[in-house]
Order: sequence, then C-alpha cells, then structure tokens
Amino acid sequence: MECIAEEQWIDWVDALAKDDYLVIDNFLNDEIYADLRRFFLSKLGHDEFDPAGIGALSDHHLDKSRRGDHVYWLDSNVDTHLSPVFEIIRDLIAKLNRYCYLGIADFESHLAYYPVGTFYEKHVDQFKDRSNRLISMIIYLNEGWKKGDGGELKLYLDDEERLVEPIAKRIVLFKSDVLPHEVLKTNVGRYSLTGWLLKKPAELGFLLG
Ligand SMILES: O=C(O)CCC(=O)C(=O)O
Ligand SMILES: [Fe+2]
Repeated sequence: MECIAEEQWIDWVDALAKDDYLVIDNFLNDEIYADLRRFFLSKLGHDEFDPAGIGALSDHHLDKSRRGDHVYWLDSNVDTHLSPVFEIIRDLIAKLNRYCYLGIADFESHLAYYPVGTFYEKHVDQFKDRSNRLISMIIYLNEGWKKGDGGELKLYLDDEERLVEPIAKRIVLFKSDVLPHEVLKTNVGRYSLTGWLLKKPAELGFLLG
C-alpha cells in the first residue's frame, strides 16, 4: 500500500470513474490486516456489535428479512488501535480527490459481521433524504474464503451482474448513489469493514444503519 506508484492510482481512479466500481486485491498488508482482524474478533467476543438497521433517521428500523448483519461503528478518536487503517483510508481519499476531483470531505465506517445464513438484500447506499455518501468501500477480512462459503457481493452493473468474492485483504469501491448491490446469503461467518466516503463531514452515521 505504502509504495503504490502514482500511475497505478491513476489507472484505478480511471477504472472507478468509467466502470462505477473497482476491486483491488491485497490492499492491506499482512500486519495491518492481522491487527484489524484481531480487533474485530475482540469486539465481537465482547458483544459490542448491534443488529444493523435500514433507512435513515425517522425511517430507521430493523428488518432481518432484508438485512442480517451486525455492526460496530468505528470512531477514529476512540478506536485508536486502528489508526493505521484510518490512515490508509485517508490516503485513499487523498488519491481520489487528487485524481478524480471528488471533493471527499470525510468518511464514516463500521465493522460488519454476517452470521451464518444472513444476507443483505438488493439496495443502493444512498438514503432518500440524505445524499452525503459518494463512494462505498468494503475491505474483506475472510481468511481462507472459498467457493461455496457464499456471502459474495453482487453488483448490478448497467449491462451485467458481477460477483465479488469477499476474500481477505481485498477492497471494493463503488459509487454509492448509482450502483445497486446485495450481499448473497453467507454459509460461514462473514467479516468486513465498510466505509462511506462523504461529501460533507460525518455527523450521524452511527444512527443511520
Ligand atoms: O459487505 C458487503 O459486501 C456490502 C455491504 C453493504 O452493501 C452495506 O453495508 O451497505
Ligand atoms: Fe450497501
């Protein structure tokens, strides 16, 4: 991650602009990945995850028939163990702003755990009454993921559907407002860090599911 060439970033940013999504493998190095996974498992072990909701503000509610993940909202001032991860996200934002003029001002993020048998039905990451999310990003933490484990991310592109396997250290980015997507039913516990790169400073992300 540290020594990625500028040309590589330009190619990635071009691909994101053109295709509406981008997948990068081995985005995290081994050490940062191991720390993040350890942090995740410890929060999960201490029961610090809550069932995720659907919709924003007054429309916010739980509905297990549409979404079965549990989330732990991250706060860079509190979760200082993850400073290297927040640093990587800030660096990613700087690159997107430099090469894509996206004007990203902030980000919000959470850890997501999908227990066996859960999924997240087809949706767009942009609430009707709140259009702050520009880019969605998911970093996967599923060690040894293999075909049959399920939990693929299905992207509904203009003229095709693309399945992204949730393999460890992979990051996927896509435009939050245009790309419908879903998480297929997982047959194993599924681990990820999800973030949204925002137009305006984050305020209420933790309330919004
Ligand atoms: O974990 C994923 O692959 C996607 C999660 C998602 O769509 C969301 O949290 O909005
Ligand atoms: Fe989503």
